[in-house]
Amino acid sequence: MLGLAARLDRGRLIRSGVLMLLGYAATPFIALGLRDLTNAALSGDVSAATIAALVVAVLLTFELMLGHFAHLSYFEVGELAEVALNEELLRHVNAGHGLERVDDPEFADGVTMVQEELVRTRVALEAVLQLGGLLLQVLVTTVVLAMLNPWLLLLPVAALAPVFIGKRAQATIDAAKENAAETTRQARHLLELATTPAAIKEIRLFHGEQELLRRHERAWSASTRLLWRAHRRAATLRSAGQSVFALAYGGAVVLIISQVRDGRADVGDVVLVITLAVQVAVQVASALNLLALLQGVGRTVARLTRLRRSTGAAATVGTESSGVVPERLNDGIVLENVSFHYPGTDRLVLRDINLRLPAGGSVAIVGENGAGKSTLVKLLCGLYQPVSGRILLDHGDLADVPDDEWRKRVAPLFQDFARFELLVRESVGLGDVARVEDRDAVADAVDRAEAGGAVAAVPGGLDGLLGKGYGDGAELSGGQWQRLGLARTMMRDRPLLLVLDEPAAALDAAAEHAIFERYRDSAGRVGAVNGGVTLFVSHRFSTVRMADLIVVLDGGRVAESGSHAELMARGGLYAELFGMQARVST
Ligand SMILES: Nc1ncnc2c1ncn2[C@@H]1O[C@H](COP(=O)(O)OP(=O)(O)OP(=O)(O)O)[C@@H](O)[C@H]1O
Repeated sequence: MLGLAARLDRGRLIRSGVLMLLGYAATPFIALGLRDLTNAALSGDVSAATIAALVVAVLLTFELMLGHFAHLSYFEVGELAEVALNEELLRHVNAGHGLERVDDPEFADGVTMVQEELVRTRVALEAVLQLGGLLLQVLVTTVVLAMLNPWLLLLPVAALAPVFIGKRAQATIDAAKENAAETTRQARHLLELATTPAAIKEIRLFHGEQELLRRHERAWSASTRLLWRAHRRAATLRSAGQSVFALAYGGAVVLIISQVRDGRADVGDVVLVITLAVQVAVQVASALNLLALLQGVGRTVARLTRLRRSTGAAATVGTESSGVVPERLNDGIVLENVSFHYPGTDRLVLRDINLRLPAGGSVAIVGENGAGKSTLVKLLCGLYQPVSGRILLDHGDLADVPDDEWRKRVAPLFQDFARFELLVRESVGLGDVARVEDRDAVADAVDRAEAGGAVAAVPGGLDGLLGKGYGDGAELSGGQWQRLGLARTMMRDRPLLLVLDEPAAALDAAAEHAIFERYRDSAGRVGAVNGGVTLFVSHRFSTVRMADLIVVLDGGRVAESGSHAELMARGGLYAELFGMQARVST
């Protein structure tokens, strides 16, 4: 934490560290000041007593105020550190070849936990500085006590007892709460049942009130019995812990008074021990609490380190890519014996797929839920690598091509498209980040996606804000969001693969038909220029039949493929599904 803070803003870190240490160091010196004040007062030295009183006053002011000034600086550094760590997390999530890492449950858990815990970064930096201050306090206090009498060094040790025994007491209560959780929930449930209008009807009819009350009482007294016992035990433990320190405290005072009697110490030293002994108990307890907090942060840092390592490993994958994406497709995209399973499972979702998606053509993928359609699309987009087999662009292997180069040539609209709550023009323009500020390009994409209606629904049009996530933006319907997603896809002007994965899930049949036709026209134009393939997944056969090639997936395998006429003539799965839908819709 300190290293990160120093890299981000060394000046602020030093300032806050110095202020914090001065504030904390003041505390033991207050005790020394009080000793001098007492001695001066007893000897009747008014001027020495006045000076000592002034010093105590200044030190008290330091103790009270410097922490607040330190806060001004470390708060800002803490915020910078939080931003830096969040950015780092974003880099880890987006590093690597495809989506394999994001799908890895261990990686996903690590990211979620780090994300949740990073909000404590600010508190962690404060805790590190406070711990430094406390250690300084304990050090000064220990030295002063040792100079008075080495036996007094037992005081900080005795101060550990209330903390550890207090923790044991808290664990007793927590365990009891856990044991009583079921009966407590049961009692709450019965009470809720007895007061819910819907249930009261039946309870009255069955005369169940007395039985409910009896059960509630039984459950309630069972859990309170457990909790009371635990609280009593905890109170006894806590008092025992405090007694250990109280004994040590009493012993220290007796010791120092006996030294005064022997003339080896003065009355001021008694005041000093009384004050320091109380301080040391607070210091030890606070330091242990901070250590526990920092242990939690330590776990976050360990998780972040694991993410860093796996990012390092992921960054080396695919760096050897030497192929180039062809400017245009002449033959098409060919899948050779492609099989795939998701990371973390070994269930094959795609098996031995052999397909040729012809350059400039439109291809529809159909199949029942879970057949593997979206997975095939993700593989073609380069978001995952086949576990065996190859995907060829004309004759070059997709695996040899740098990820970014291929992704630039893919224009996708996924089933679970993103709802970017940004300005409308930004949400669309993200389809081609280089042209995100190009208003004409955005307007043109909106036009080609027929998303004018969705844009008009947003106050401010292209400059209007979408969503209520952080501002008072416009709420759009599912279909309108999808139109904007389609417009985003249209921002890509030279795609080699156009993908519409169930584009019409949120649209009606007529709208889907219109979208597909428009898409096919625009794809046809693109296809004629650079041989791009249009791929779409749909459950609506009225749209599917328009495609040049229809691929029917069944349980991760290609069951059949061909044109609508060919597949109908074959009388296989496609003809069966087509007939079924036709019957349902008539
Ligand atoms: N990220 C993932 N991790 C593990 N398994 C997954 C993942 N995504 C999908 N699957 C599994 O892969 C199989 C194929 O899913 P896919 O989404 O490709 O089917 P689909 O044909 O597109 O279905 P639908 O018509 O419902 O969209 C399913 O059994 C699904 O549970």
